[in-house]
Amino acid sequence: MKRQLPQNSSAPSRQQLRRELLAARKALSAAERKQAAAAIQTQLLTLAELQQPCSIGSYHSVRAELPTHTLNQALQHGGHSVALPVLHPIVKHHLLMLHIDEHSEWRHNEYAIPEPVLECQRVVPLQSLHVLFVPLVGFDAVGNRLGMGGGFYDRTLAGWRAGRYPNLHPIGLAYDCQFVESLPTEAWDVPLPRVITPTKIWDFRC
Ligand SMILES: Nc1nc2c(c(=O)[nH]1)N(C=O)[C@@H](CNc1ccc(C(=O)N[C@@H](CCC(=O)O)C(=O)O)cc1)CN2
Ligand SMILES: Nc1ncnc2c1ncn2[C@@H]1O[C@H](COP(=O)(O)OP(=O)(O)OP(=O)(O)O)[C@@H](O)[C@H]1O
Repeated sequence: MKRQLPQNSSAPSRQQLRRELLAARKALSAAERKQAAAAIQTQLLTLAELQQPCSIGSYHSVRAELPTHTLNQALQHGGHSVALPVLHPIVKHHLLMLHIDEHSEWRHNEYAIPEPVLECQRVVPLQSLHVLFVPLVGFDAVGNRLGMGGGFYDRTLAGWRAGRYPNLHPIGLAYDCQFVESLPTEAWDVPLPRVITPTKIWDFRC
């Protein structure tokens, strides 16, 4: 039987890239992470979409991810409504976005990520969100994204790509060291329209 070789067998696999990029972000010091988060927050607050109170889907950063705690608090204090992802209890590998405030109760999900306890009345449909901050492990020169490998955000962004959430603006948040020139892609990958790093707003729409 004829064996199918990958098209470019010398190119690193997604798994290999994921490992390298996770190691790169893990190598950053606590001070560098804090500085990166502050620089991103400054850039975010200049975006046209955030000049009036809106509904923002963020994430609760863990481990070496770009920290979002200060950002999420600043957004809430600035009058924005913030929602965070909760793993869907029935539809595997899907996310629900839950509105959070000072009354929110918390639990750890199966990946040890704190998430608000699921209360149906706090679910924010993606149709009602204006901005979605997307965590990522890597991104490339045309906006392709590499995540943690669960396909959670790919599934979330599939509806956006299909035009079901016309008011939603996805924005990847990343350290500069998460950029690679080109990522191998799969059919389900949805390129991001924008990625913000400490030094640059990458706009892939034009
Ligand atoms: N902060 C945050 N929340 C998020 C995500 C994320 O990337 N970051 N997700 C984005 O999809 C969803 C959770 N998805 C995840 C998918 C896989 C793993 C995972 O495989 N973790 C490995 C450890 C990987 C490592 O750090 O080396 C594990 O549990 O063994 C974690 C989260 C929803 N919430
Ligand atoms: N829209 C989709 N519908 C069905 N399956 C999907 C979809 N998107 C991704 N998947 C599945 O999810 C799995 C993980 O995908 P991938 O490795 O691209 O995740 P990722 O982008 O790194 O993770 P995440 O989106 O959670 O950040 C793949 O095996 C793929 O089959």
